[in-house]
Amino acid sequence: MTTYQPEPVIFGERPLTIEHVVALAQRQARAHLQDDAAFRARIARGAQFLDTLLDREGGIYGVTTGYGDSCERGVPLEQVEALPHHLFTFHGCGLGRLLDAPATRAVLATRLQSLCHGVSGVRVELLERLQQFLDHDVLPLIPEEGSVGASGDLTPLSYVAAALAGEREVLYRGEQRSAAEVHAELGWQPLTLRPKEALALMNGTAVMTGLACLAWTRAEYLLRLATRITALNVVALEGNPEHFDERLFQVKPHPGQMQVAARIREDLAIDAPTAPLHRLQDRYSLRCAPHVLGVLADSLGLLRQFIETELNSANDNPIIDAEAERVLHGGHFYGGHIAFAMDSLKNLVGNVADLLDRQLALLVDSRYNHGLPSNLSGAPAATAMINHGFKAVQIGASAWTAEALKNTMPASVFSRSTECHNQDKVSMGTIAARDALRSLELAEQVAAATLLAANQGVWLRLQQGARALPAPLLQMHAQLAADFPPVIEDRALDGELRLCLSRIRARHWRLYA
Ligand SMILES: N[C@@H](Cc1ccc(O)cc1)C(=O)O
Repeated sequence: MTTYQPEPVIFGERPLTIEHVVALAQRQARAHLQDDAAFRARIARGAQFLDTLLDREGGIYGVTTGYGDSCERGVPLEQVEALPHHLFTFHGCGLGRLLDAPATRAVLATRLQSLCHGVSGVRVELLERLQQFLDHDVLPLIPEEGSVGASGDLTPLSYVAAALAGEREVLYRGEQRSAAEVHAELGWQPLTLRPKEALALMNGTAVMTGLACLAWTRAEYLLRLATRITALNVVALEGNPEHFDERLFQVKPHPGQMQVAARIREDLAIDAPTAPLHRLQDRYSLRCAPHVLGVLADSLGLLRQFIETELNSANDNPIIDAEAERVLHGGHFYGGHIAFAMDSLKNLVGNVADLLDRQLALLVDSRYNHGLPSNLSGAPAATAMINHGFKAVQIGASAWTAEALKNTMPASVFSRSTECHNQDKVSMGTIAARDALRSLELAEQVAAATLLAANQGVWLRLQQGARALPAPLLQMHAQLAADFPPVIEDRALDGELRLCLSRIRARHWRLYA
């Protein structure tokens, strides 16, 4: 059953946030189109202005000309109506996996918001139909590969244009059906796209930006979870709490880094200097955790700014300015900011995976874990020799980390000249966004493994008679205990890892909120 937030997300003149897009993607909020007459009139003026131009002078890029490199080719008026159909048809060559339902909703929302600027020359009816797609959860099947991210996400977005025209396939109520059939069932007339409309739907960055909203949100939760895991590991490894001292961070005051250190202090309930139990200086994966996580914490604001500016922009070409009665030709389909944001996020997330993997490596190794059993096995002495506890989980985490790190190669540096050298510099932002989501998937797996191991480490410490846990960690330990019992005799942990992953993806634990 869907439970909606009380406030709908309003598409129109007000900016949207990443959280709005995520709420729509998860069907936690309804989509509304701003319904005041002034807004609708402004949108309509763009389409009307295009029509007058067509009557008056005839020559408008993408309306009475071919596309891209073919812009020198004139299209006679009697063929103008057929051109949009050709545009989404010849771009029907996407390959790869299909975007999943949340990603598809994020794409629809992102494109709708861009068109709400009123400078794309589309009719109000088109905006209304996009809003209805979101509201009725009619989801075009969009193959995720085939965009260079600079002529806009042309090929994947052609699947949105086609579905609005009643062509190709959609996911509706859990079934893949023909778009035409679903239109008929809902009593909708498929749109006959007007001269600029297919281009306006396709000539922008909605795929990469929609994916970026989802990626940003996952990264933000990963940051909080990695902070909590670090605190658990300080307890499990009996690390030196001084590494998180407030005074220490005041003299290197990156705000995000300070916040991570403060959260670890809060988790460890440190309010006065404490003497180290073992080493004066712990290994870097503990001692420098605020510094590693701090880079992500300090970058999130900038990444949000890039993503939200793009989300709320008219990423289209040409721009139809009905107020000034001008058609402005430019390159607003270029996704360089999202490409940079997502390439950066891959790097940041890869580093978080690596940090947690190193903490896990310390935990399982009895040479470094300050008295915990080998591989964190809870087995009694009589069966200790046949038990291997978290050994394979740690090997798995090494594999997931390696893959996340391999994925840090920036996509944006692989610009290729394409489309007869018209698109001779492109962003590859959609590849970067897809990579970022894959990196997050891997980093979340590493986090799940490290969380279960950290929790086991804490349990073992309590068995050894350690002093009571500070309140935030005690609460987390108790919450985890309900789903993840201690590993005493060896057992396959895949089911629990998957459960833990689903908890992470549902943002199950309220961390520092
Ligand atoms: N993005 C191009 C338009 C375009 C559309 C489809 C193409 O296949 C190629 C180019 C522009 O606005 O200039």
